[in-house]
Order: sequence, then C-alpha cells, then structure tokens
Amino acid sequence: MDTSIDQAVSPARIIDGKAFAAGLRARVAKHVAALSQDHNLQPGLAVVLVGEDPASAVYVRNKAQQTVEVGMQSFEHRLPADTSEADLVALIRKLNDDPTVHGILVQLPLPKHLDSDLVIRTISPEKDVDGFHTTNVGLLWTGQDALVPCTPLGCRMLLRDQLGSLSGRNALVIGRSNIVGKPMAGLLLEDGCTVTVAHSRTDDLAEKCSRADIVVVAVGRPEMVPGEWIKPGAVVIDVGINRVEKDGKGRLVGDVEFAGASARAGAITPVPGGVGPMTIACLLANTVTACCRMNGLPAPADLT
Ligand SMILES: Nc1nc(=O)c2c([nH]1)NC[C@@H]1CN(c3ccc(C(=O)N[C@@H](CCC(=O)O)C(=O)O)cc3)C=[N+]21
Repeated sequence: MDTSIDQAVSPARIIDGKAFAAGLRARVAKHVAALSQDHNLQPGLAVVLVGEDPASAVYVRNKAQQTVEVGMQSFEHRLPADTSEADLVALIRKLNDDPTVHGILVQLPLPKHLDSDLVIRTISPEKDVDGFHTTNVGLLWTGQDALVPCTPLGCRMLLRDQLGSLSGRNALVIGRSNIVGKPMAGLLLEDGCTVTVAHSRTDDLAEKCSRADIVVVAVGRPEMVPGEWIKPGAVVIDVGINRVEKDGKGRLVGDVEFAGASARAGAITPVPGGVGPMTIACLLANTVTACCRMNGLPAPADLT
C-alpha cells in the first residue's frame, strides 16, 4: 500500500481580513467616541510622505480617509522628493511637540538621500505608531507595553481569531525584516509559540514548512511558497502583495501559491483582502493606544 500520498483534506477557510478590519475600525470608532465624551480628547494621526511615488500617495490617501471615518484627526504632510534631512527632522520634532498629534507615521521607503534609521529615531517613541523606534522594539522583546508594528499586530489578531490560544504551536515565519518578520517572531513567542525564523539562506525550507502549524510569509517574492509545502490543516498568513503580469493583465498575488495552499491549509489569508486591510486598521488602533497612554489612561484591550 502506498502511504506516501497526500491525505485528502477539505479546502481551507478563507480568512476575511477586510471584514475583520472593518470590525476593528468599528471598535476604534467606539473608543474614539468614548475618549471625546469622557475626556474631551480626540486622537490625531500625522502621516508624512516624502516624494511623489503614486502607489504611496494612494496608500496615504486611504489612511487619511479611514482616520477621519473613525472620528480621529488626520494631518497629512507631503514634502518634495528633494527635502533635506534637516527639514524632515525639524518637521518630526514639531509633530513630537504638538499635543494634538498622538501618532506619527513617516511613509517608507524614503528617498535614498535620507537616512531612515535616523528619521525613525527622531520620532518620539510614545507617538511611534509604526512601532519601528528601537525603544518600542526593545519593549516588545522584553514583554513590556510597546507600540507594535501594524502588519504583525494584524497578523496576530487573525491568528488568535482562527486558533484561540497560540500556546505550544509550531510557528514558521519566513522573512526577517524589521517591519514584519522580526516583530512577528517576537509576538508569536510572546503568545507561547515555538518560533522558527527562516529567510533566503535557510536550508530545507520545505521540510521546515511541513512541520509548521502556523506559517507567516513576508518575503516579497510572488508565490515563493508552493502549496505542497503546507502541513494539512495549518493556518497560513500571506503578507506579500506582489504586482505581476498574467495573461497580459496586471494582478496581485501573495508570497504563497494560493490555489495549492488553500487545498491543504485549515485557513489562509487571500491577497488582496487579507493582511493588507488589517495593517491600516491596526495603525488606527495604535493611534488610540498611544493617545490613551499619553494621557495616563489604560489602553483598550480589544485593540491588540
Ligand atoms: N511607515 C510605513 N508604515 C507602513 O505600514 C507602510 C509603509 N510605511 N509603506 C508602505 C507599506 C505598504 N502598506 C500597506 C498597507 C495596506 C495595504 C492594503 O490595504 N492592501 C489591500 C489592497 C491592495 C491593493 O489593491 O493594492 C489588500 O491587500 O487587500 C497595502 C500595503 C503599509 N506600509
């Protein structure tokens, strides 16, 4: 008898990140209303965009629109591509000192002549709603109250929603960026997972993937994880958003081969409509969290 063939599995649940994000925004709106009622506070988010990259401009406009929709104040700062480091740093210092601003996000990547590490270091850690400042990185990795990067925060919400407790699960994170892979690993470790962090130099990725109950892929390479690597029943979170040409048409694909993976996984995020919408909703959630902490109020538990 051939026992090597794949066991038959039912197709995966498709995780509706768009719907989950809408629910999160509704919770944010409720907390914003309560802050206004009870404390006469209105959370404010400042977004800084340097240069005119059209994709970034669309993305910044979406953020500003959703910020206003949940009742917060939105401040948009568009600077020319040739802005000097001194001018950008001066703007950030002004936002740090502005009591109506509770969150500051500098859209990345910055033009090459600007040092993004230095720019991020200039942001006041308590207003760093991206969670990129080394103070927040250190707080996250020591189990203290940090502002947590939006994309991994959203991924963890989806995982908790699918699995309940994450404790004891084998989690594989593919990708080691400061923006997604590393903070994702920290959050999963905090939740009790046994975490493996893989990347372009990792040996025998297929074997590691086949043992994982949770797979988070954030590499930025279209369909780099084939469906047959996925352990039957695993939860797959696809962070990749890659624009590719197919049959003469441009379309979006993730870092996971969706058709194959969704035949094996227990649950999987689609692209688009999975992790992407969660990222913006978490940015709004982090702005409420920052506003509460800055004013000596407890951060709402249902925003993390
Ligand atoms: N400081 C900083 N913080 C960021 O969080 C940040 C950044 N810079 N630079 C750019 C990237 C990109 N990013 C996305 C967020 C949401 C979607 C999103 O909502 N995507 C939708 C639509 C996709 C589409 O149609 O293009 C989806 O996946 O369904 C995409 C991309 C945040 N970023």
